[in-house]
Amino acid sequence: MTKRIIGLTGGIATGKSTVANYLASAYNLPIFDADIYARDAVSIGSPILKAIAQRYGEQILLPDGNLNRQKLGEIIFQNQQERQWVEDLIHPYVGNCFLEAIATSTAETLVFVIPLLFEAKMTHLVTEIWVVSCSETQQLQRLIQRNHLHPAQAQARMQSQLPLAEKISRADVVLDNSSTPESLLIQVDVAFQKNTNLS
Ligand SMILES: CC(C)(COP(=O)(O)OP(=O)(O)OC[C@H]1O[C@@H](n2cnc3c(N)ncnc32)[C@H](O)[C@@H]1O)[C@@H](O)C(=O)NCCC(=O)NCCS
Ligand SMILES: Nc1ncnc2c1ncn2[C@@H]1O[C@H](COP(=O)(O)OP(=O)(O)OP(=O)(O)O)[C@@H](O)[C@H]1O
Repeated sequence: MTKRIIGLTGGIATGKSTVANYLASAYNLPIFDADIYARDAVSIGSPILKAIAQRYGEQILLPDGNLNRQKLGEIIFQNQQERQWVEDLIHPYVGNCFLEAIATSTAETLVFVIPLLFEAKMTHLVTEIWVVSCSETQQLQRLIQRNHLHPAQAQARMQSQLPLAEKISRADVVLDNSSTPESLLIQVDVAFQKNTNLS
């Protein structure tokens, strides 16, 4: 039987982790997360981290040798060319991690959390696309609050991504997270049980 692979996406801070955590706890589904793979890609000693340090200088590293994520964020969320350069290094690594998950996982249903599912052209990896949405104002507020960002920094991150409306138009399932977390999770139950397997 072909696997059901739920591709969970949406804008930054719209609620993907809230949905993923619920799918893991309520339905015991394995979660595979692009942000975690992207962190792994730049671990100490990795060729990708070396390339980044070569391009931006050793000051892009923390004293312990780890990537200074805040500094790299300041560069790439302000500069589309640099963002593209970093993505071209990291996205193929992330894509391979998902392929490996597909090849090795024995679960019938997998959840892939991929914030840049459309932007990074990874839709072929999943069998259905769920987009978590909320209003732009809520998104901005939640992002500022959670990441302790200045409004301009939060806005720069949001603008680095495809507009949420476009993601919604390409979704199989839209989960509206503009109300309470409880109302979001009720929609998750419906979507999960509907099994909109498209493959
Ligand atoms: C710039 C970095 C170091 C900032 O790290 P930081 O710890 O502050 O953020 P984190 O990695 O947890 O990402 C948080 C969110 O930012 C957004 N985001 C991350 N990278 C990008 C990007 N290239 N374009 C648009 N949004 C992005 C995503 O919504 C993500 O969920 C990091 O985001 C990064 O390495 N980005 C490039 C790799 C990438 O594209 N990752 C996305 C997953 S494929
Ligand atoms: N319905 C809601 N009402 C109020 N706050 C919420 C709601 N849903 C999520 N949040 C809060 O908004 C923030 C973002 O939620 P979450 O971490 O689930 O989003 P995300 O899409 O996974 O974010 P990222 O793209 O950064 O990984 C969190 O601080 C979370 O507690």
